[in-house]
Amino acid sequence: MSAARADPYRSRMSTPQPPVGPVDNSRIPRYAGPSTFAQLPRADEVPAADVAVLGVPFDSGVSYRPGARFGPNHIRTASKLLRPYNPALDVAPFAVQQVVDAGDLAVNPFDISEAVATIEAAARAYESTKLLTLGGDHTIALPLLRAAAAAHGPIGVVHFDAHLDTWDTYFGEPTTHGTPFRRAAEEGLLDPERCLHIGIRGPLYTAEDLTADGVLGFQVIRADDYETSSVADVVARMRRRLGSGPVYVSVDIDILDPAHAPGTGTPEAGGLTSRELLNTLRGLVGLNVIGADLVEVAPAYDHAEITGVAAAHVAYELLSVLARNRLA
Ligand SMILES: N=C(N)NCCCC(=O)O
Ligand SMILES: [Zn+2]
Ligand SMILES: [Zn+2]
Repeated sequence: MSAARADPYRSRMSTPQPPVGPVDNSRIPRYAGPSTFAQLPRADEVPAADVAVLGVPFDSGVSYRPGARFGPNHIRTASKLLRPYNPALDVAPFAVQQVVDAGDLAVNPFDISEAVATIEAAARAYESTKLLTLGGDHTIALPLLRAAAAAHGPIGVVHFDAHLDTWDTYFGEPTTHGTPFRRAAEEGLLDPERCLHIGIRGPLYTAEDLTADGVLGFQVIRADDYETSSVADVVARMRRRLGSGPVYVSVDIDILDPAHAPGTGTPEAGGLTSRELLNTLRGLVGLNVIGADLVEVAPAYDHAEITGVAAAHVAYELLSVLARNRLA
């Protein structure tokens, strides 16, 4: 358990108890269990949490297909087949830390500024509990980065995405799913020496999109770099860029090729396989990961839960990284 701190989710127990894990699927069918992420307990069912999985069903910041507001519950449903032990990282992510499903935030779909303020306030309330936030569109990264920087100072960020998301405005609107990392950089939330995009590909608006992005402090590992470099090389570069300071991880599911994640709002051909992404995420072990989000799952465009299953596994790897870091 984390050291007790003055937040509403901190431990009220004097004697640490073992974490409450997922439902035992050798006794209760997984399709009959609760619809929480990985069949974990709800936040109100345990006295304290080390990690909270929080849904943010907001998609009013999208530039193309809507529907990511239904992402959190789609990921929860697709997470029912996850099992307790992760052999790739040799860790049982729900046994070494208390993970809970904190439900969904109620955010205003008609007012982006109000929604963003609601998300930031909610995220700030989690002090010693780490957040894995399920979107929702990528707009939600901005308030989450604001809360993270308020707690840690300027943070490193590794941003897994087909898109830069450092564009300036859409229809004059500065807070959208294509702009969170520009706003975050402008506000000084990010350490410009420790920012990295992974998975970038596809058409841009102009060549200057990339130069402006570099000026903000981002380096780029392109999707095509997985063709010429091994995952191990990508991981080594990622670890060099992120160093030892606090790291926020933002995963847009459209980093995956549409074959691996059709259920998303702005799909781009030529993306990563889910295996490449999961193996890259495992390379975060040992970095000072302070929080993460997983965004842009839009179930209306999904088929056979392909995107939902990929997203559930991404979330599982992120939780496994946090668990491994706790053991170190
Ligand atoms: N963050 C995501 N998924 N997409 C941003 C695309 C913005 C655009 O339409 O140019
Ligand atoms: Zn994207
Ligand atoms: Zn994005």
